[in-house]
Amino acid sequence: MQEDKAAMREDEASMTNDFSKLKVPHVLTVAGSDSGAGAGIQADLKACAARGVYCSTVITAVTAQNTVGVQGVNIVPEEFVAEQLKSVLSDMRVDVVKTGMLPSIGIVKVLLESLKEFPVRALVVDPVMVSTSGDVLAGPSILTGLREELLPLADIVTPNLKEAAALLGGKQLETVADMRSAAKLIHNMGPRNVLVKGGDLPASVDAIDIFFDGDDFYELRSSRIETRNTHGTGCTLASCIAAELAKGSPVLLAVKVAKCFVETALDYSKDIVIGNGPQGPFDHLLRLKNNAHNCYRHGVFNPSDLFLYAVTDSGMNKRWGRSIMDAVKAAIEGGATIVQLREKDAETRDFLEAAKACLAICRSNGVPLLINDRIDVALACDADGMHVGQSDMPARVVRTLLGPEKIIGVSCKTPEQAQRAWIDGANYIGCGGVYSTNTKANNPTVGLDGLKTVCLASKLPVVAIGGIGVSNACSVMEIGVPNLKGVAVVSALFDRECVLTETQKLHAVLTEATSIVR
Ligand SMILES: Cc1ncc(COP(=O)(O)OP(=O)(O)O)c(N)n1
Ligand SMILES: Cc1nc(C(=O)O)sc1CCOP(=O)(O)O
Ligand SMILES: [Mg+2]
Repeated sequence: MQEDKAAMREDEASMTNDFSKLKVPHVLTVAGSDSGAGAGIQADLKACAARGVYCSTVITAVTAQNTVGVQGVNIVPEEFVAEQLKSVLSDMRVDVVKTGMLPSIGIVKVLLESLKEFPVRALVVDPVMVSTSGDVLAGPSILTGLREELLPLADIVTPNLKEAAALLGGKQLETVADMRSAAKLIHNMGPRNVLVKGGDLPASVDAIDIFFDGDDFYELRSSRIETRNTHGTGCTLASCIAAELAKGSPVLLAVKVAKCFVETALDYSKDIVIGNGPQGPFDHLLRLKNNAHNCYRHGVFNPSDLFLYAVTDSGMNKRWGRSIMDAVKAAIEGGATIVQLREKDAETRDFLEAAKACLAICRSNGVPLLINDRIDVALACDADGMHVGQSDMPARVVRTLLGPEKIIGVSCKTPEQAQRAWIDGANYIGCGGVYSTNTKANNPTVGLDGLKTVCLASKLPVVAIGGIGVSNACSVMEIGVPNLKGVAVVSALFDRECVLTETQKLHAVLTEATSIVR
């Protein structure tokens, strides 16, 4: 035991003294600034942040740019590029340098000098020449410097079709076979690996890139995402590759991870609208989409949403031959004011797909959607919140993971549990079983008295649950405690032939009951 403690102390001591153990992977991007923040330095910063890597920046040019095109370029004097390089490289232990827009041969030279003075573990060269809008960002004058001096130092170079053609003297690339030959010819210029990006290849269903390591060719495919929001994909891909290399990944794996990241981000943000031009930016942090389409306002939980709380059950919907989406649509049309997906038997992937589809339905109707039990699904689809019970993940942990704006509900049968839910940062509690139910096995009932006791002790709004339907909802609401805001029901809506009719009936009963109570 004593020996164990000594070993632990020794470990702790060495951890505090050995700074390499605390080192953060670090990419330095040497590129141009894009005022629209879709590409360039701004894309690089976001990509590295998304991949969990520190990113420092040396700015080679400031561009006035938006989703329409490039309105102006102001090249940073090469002496000042040199000064930025020295500031970062002399101090900050950079792992990987990634280059983007290098607008003059002078700047290429300055970079070469700096890399000689401060060698780094890897160099990723994105040979940016023309923007997605077709504007020239680096003219032919830098081609010789790139070809003869920078590429031989590169661990990987990532030209698109036009850039590969420019590097090779202008020969157009039109087929995958052309891409392979181009990769080989560019490899002859000295970089250790070449990735020719075929995003612009005509008549191809997938986005095909060719990776060549000097020995083998790899055809890397990802789905082509139909979206206008592709501005900055090249910068992002190169930065992600740099980020993965900085973490210690082998080159081919880094490329695969980066491609997958870009594909996911494009898919995630395919419908967002930023700017009026033909080429929009995308969302590196995968957070904008749902907010952009969100009729339900984040961060404003309204207790009256608990009025008619529809809780789904995959078994019941299956039995009645309907999808979860159809069930949710009908419940909302009938007057449900909040929806919880409680899919105990669903496969994770099916659950996530259904959750995304239901979220779109709920969002377009301004109805919050919560997920029962599964924080992974709630996070992955960016649901409006979660409902957890006493044996699920504690509400305080859920709060930490979901953040301050999401809705969290906790099942409580006692005043102590209600008090705890409040301390843990929940927004509401579900109290039950008020009556016995076939939906949840071995569920002790609390009755109307138990419900009233919990409501009186709770600082949070309450929704009653368990065996509630059209015949007894009125009695539940009639207990007359102001923080009892509604009823949560499963079988009364979903173990019935017509969800729409049953929801309408329950809505009418609740409206009647609450008008009497008021
Ligand atoms: C609104 C509402 N109240 C209570 C529950 C029950 O949650 P829990 O106790 O975690 O049991 P399961 O639903 O997970 O079986 C609920 N789902 N919703
Ligand atoms: C999911 C659930 N939780 C309960 C609790 O007491 O916390 S009772 C219950 C089942 C509710 O289904 P039905 O409306 O079909 O009775
Ligand atoms: Mg649960």
